[in-house]
Amino acid sequence: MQIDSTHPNKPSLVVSQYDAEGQSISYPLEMEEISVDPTFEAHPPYESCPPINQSMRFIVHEAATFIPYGDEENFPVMEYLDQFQSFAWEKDFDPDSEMIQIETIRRLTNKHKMSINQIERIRIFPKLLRETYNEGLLWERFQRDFLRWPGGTEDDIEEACEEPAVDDLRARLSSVLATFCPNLNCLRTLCTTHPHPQSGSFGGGRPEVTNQSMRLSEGWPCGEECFRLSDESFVDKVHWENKSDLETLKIILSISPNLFPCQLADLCFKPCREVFVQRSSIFPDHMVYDDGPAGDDGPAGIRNNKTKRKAQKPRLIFEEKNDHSKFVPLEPCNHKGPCEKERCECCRRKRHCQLACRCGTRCDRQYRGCECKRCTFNCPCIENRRECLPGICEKCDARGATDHPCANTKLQRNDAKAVEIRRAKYGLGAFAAQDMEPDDFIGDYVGRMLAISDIEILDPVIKYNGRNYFFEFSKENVDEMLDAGPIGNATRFLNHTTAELANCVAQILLVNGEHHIGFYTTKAVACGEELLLCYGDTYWLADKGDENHQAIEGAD
Ligand SMILES: C[S@@+](CC[C@H](N)C(=O)[O-])C[C@H]1O[C@@H](n2cnc3c(N)ncnc32)[C@H](O)[C@@H]1O
Repeated sequence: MQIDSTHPNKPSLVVSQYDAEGQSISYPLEMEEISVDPTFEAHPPYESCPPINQSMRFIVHEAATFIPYGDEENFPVMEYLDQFQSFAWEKDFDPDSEMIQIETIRRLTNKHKMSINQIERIRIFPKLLRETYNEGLLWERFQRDFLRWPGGTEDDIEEACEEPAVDDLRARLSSVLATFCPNLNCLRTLCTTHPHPQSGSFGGGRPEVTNQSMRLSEGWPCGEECFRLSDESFVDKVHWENKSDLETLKIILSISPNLFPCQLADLCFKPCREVFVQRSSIFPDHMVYDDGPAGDDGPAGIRNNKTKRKAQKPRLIFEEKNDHSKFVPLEPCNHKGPCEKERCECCRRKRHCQLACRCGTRCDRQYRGCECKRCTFNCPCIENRRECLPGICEKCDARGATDHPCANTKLQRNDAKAVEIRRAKYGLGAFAAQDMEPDDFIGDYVGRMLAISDIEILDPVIKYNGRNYFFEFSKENVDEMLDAGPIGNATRFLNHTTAELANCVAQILLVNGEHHIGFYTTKAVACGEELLLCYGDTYWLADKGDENHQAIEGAD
């Protein structure tokens, strides 16, 4: 672009073309002036926000990952950067050295046929190759695009990670467990949100259900060949010729030793009664009796356990008033046998065990779900602010097997109404894109989970742009907050109004062992109406000079 000295107010564009010798020819480009419609309004400002379907944990304070509003003069960039010790890109990471190490692994595996474990043992690298399922050189390499290495092909790197053979079920399952998060809500690879001690291992342990108690358990036969319909005389008639069938069953049992024969039959493609006989020889009943002290009630069964427990102490779990609105993340317990005070966080914090806890079916603290046919306000799950659990709350159809699944499972099924984001009175806003009934689900408020100390660091950013996406879980838990500023979904656009005018509310619910913030309508909302939430009394205090960190209040 050049300024034409004869018309200084009229910029003109001059194009220069160069030939191979560096000679150029320049010529002006005709420019047409387009006048902007004076009614045209600029788009409301907004933060770029990659969509996510699940909240993520973030640590902000260690190093500055980027400079916000770096090219805007009014942003107090030095005040912001002073709070960090370093820049993330200054950290001790040398891509060249990583590349050399990965290339070495590739050659050792491909040319010298060494396994990853053998390479690990010779300790030639500064870092372990597989420290845990989400740490180590190989894991780190997959976090970024790999620079091409002359003489090496990128595809070979995949081989260095030892893709298990197609028919090697055990190895394939191990590698899947090392890659996929075992959390029921999470389908992401190499998840860092739910680091889990059991990741990457089978760890099914010993069975806790005897074959006899399976036989005596409640339930309908799964078909004509169900184990429930066969007797002892059938035992001698079962011979599996193909050894790999038995191996498959053993592998499945090593992951999940308490699966019922009807479920195993589906997984093994074998008749249920044959699977039962094989299971009985792999796990004879004495294995269960020998495991831990023999109580009066003998070994527990998955289903008959429910009835026994009822007779002993009905609704034990619901008698304790657990307040799940206080967000305290609880690691799944990792011990054999029922939870006991001395050894278990579930007891110490008066929480139900999570699905991922390994205390087994005998544990009293395991949540047993509800037995309602239709979940209403006196449903124990709703009372305890939980969504019903597929596979546990079966009568209400939490599993969603019919056309009318339980209404208390909307969040986990993402049964959300359509929302449109557009210009509103205060920046952007969320509008109903279809008619809505009271108690319809709008979405799961997701973002990054921040420690409160990190939130202070973001003060200059929020003061500067005037948009605050913090959500507090409860008044009691002031250590953590959710921030939908840099990552989130459409729920971050719900604007504030008074409690009387609001047509939506936020509910904190426990879903498959995790706390979620669901947004629901409180009244009928017509298509095109703005969805509005009451952020709570404290949210706007900052405007009145209060320097505390304000956030949308978690509903009780
Ligand atoms: C969670 S965001 C809501 C979405 C936001 N309007 C946007 O454009 O991204 C909260 C921010 O929206 C604005 N806001 C929401 N409701 C408001 C209201 N009733 N009055 C003034 N500003 C409001 C404020 O800037 C507030 O920090």
